[in-house]
Amino acid sequence: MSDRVEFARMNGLGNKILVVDMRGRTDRVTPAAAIALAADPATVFDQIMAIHDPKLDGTDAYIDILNCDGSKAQACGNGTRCVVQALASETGRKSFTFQTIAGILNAVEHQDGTISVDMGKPVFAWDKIPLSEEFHDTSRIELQIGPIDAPILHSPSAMSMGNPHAVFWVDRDPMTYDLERFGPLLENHPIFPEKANITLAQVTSKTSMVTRTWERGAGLTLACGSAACAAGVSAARTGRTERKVTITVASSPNRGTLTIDWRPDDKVVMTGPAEWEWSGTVNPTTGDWQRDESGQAEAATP
Ligand SMILES: N[C@H](CCC[C@H](N)C(=O)O)C(=O)O
Repeated sequence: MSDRVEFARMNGLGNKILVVDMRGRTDRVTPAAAIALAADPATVFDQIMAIHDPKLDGTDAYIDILNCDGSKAQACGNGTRCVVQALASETGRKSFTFQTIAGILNAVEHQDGTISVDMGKPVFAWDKIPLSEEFHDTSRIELQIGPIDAPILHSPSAMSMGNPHAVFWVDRDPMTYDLERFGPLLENHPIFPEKANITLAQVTSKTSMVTRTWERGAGLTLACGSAACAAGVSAARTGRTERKVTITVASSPNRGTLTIDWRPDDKVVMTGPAEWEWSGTVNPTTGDWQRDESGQAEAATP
């Protein structure tokens, strides 16, 4: 087994993703490799999507998702779109079925280059999100931050999209809140035994909203797809919006958008772009990496 594999640096609305090709191998991208890659400014990332050989009939690949702190994530919407784009450009195929620790995901690349991922069904039961205390109604849980009589953020909607999310409803642009300060406190709050991704959501119409997310295990990222799904579903669930919404991800470059459709069959379909930046090779055990310089090398040859 070679000590190096191919990887691509990509992004989904600015969410920094490394897609690592682990097909044909039995080893895994190690947490140590993830931490080393995240510490290097050239390869700094939010999630690694490691593509492995399929384990189940009817699936195209098994995907392992790592956060930049080396922890595992059950879902990554933006990263899944990047995997689809990478495999579509390699194979010419347009639709794929993946397995992750959270289940099976179907995805399709459209004619215009955008990609839709069926992110599965939302989960609302308090012990499945999970929360550490019983809440009969998780669409509004007791949790607040700031002065007790004038909280800055309070009563979020909690749910799982495979991974745990809390959505706080705000009435100003989410960029005007000090999420860098509140994010770590809320991510690690004892009410979330497996921590949580923390999103601020401003509903702007029955079909639109603006979000910004503090990600579990990754911090202040430019975008988070599963959080956009959680925000869209939670808004519809609480009667704030219809079931199909356009989400402006406030922190992403040029405030990019994702469409979230909570379909009648309960599946949540996220649609948005993915972008390839550059490729290289990496040692999945140590994180030692090298960028492909073939273009430049050819240009330099007389
Ligand atoms: N960026 C990802 C989410 C990563 C999830 C991760 N932060 C966790 O749940 O631990 C997305 O686009 O859905």
